[in-house]
Amino acid sequence: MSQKIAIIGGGNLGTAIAQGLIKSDFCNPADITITKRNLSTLKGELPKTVKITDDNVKAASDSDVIILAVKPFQVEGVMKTIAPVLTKKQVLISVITGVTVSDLKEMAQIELPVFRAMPNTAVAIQESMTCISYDNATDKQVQTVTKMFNTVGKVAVIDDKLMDAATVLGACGTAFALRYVRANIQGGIEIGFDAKTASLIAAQTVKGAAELLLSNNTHPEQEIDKVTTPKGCTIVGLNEMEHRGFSSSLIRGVITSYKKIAKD
Ligand SMILES: NC(=O)C1=CN([C@@H]2O[C@H](COP(=O)(O)OP(=O)(O)OC[C@H]3O[C@@H](n4cnc5c(N)ncnc54)[C@H](O)[C@@H]3O)[C@@H](O)[C@H]2O)C=CC1
Ligand SMILES: O=C(O)[C@@H]1CCC=N1
Repeated sequence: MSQKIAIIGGGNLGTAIAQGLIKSDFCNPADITITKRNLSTLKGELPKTVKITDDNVKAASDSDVIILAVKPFQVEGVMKTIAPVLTKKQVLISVITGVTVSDLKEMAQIELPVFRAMPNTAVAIQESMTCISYDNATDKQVQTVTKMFNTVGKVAVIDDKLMDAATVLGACGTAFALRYVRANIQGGIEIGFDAKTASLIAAQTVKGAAELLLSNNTHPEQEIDKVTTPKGCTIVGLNEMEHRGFSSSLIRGVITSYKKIAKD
C-alpha cells in the first residue's frame, strides 16, 4: 500500500516536492495532503486529487510521512500543534533551512525517525540535488526516504553538520546558476540575439556543461581545457571575467549565504 504523505507548508518548495513525487510516480496524487494557511494561493499546478487543507493536525495524523516545508521561524509553532499526534511509526522529514535534526527531535517530543532533506526547486521536474541527514531511522526507512528523493533527482547522504552548506550549494545554488544564465542572456541580447533565442542557448549550454561533469565524472577545468582554444575567443572572455572578479564574487556569495544561515 502506498504511503500517505503530508506536506506541511505548500509554498514554493512544498508544492515543487509534491509535483516531483507525482511526476515520478513515487506516490498517487490522492496520497498527498498539502497544508497551507491561505488555501487560495497554491504555487504551481497540482492534480485535483491532491488534498489541500489548513488543518496541520489532521494532515499529520493521517499520514505515514510528514514533510515540514514552512519557513524557519514558523517551524516551532507548527511542531507544537502536530507533536501530540506524531507516532513512532511515522517518518518526519524537514526541508527547513537551519533547523537541525536535534532541534526537530526536541520539538517532536517522541523518538520517531527524523530526517532532514535539502532539495532544490528542480525537484518539480525530477532534477533536484537533495542532501539528506537523519537520526533514529532504520535502514529500511533510510532506503525509503533516499528512494523518495532519488526519484526526483540525485541524492547525497551527509552529516547533519553539513546541511547548512548543503542548503547553500544545493538549494541557493539553483538561484546562483540562474543568475549566471540571466547574465548570459543579457550578453546574448547585446551581441544580437532576441531574448527567446538567447534564453534557449544560455539555458541549454549550462545544462550541457553540467551534464558533461556528471556524465564524464570530470572537474570543470578539464572540460574548460577542451573549449579554450589557444589564442581563441573563449580564453579572452574567461580571463576578462576573472579580472573582474567572476570566481571570487561567486565564492563570496556562497560564503555570505552560508553565514546568513548561521546568523539566523
Ligand atoms: N525555495 C527553495 O528553493 C528552498 C526552500 N527551502 C526551505 O523550505 C522552506 C519553505 O521555503 P519556500 O517554499 O521557499 O517558502 P514559502 O514561503 O514559499 O512556503 C512556505 C509555506 O508555508 C506555509 N505556512 C506557513 N505557516 C504555516 C502553517 N502554520 N501551517 C501550514 N502552512 C504554513 C505558507 O503559507 C507558505 O505557503 C523554508 O524553510 C526554506 O528555507 C529549502 C531548500 C530550497
Ligand atoms: O533562500 C532561502 O532561504 C531558501 C533556502 C534555500 C533556498 N531558499
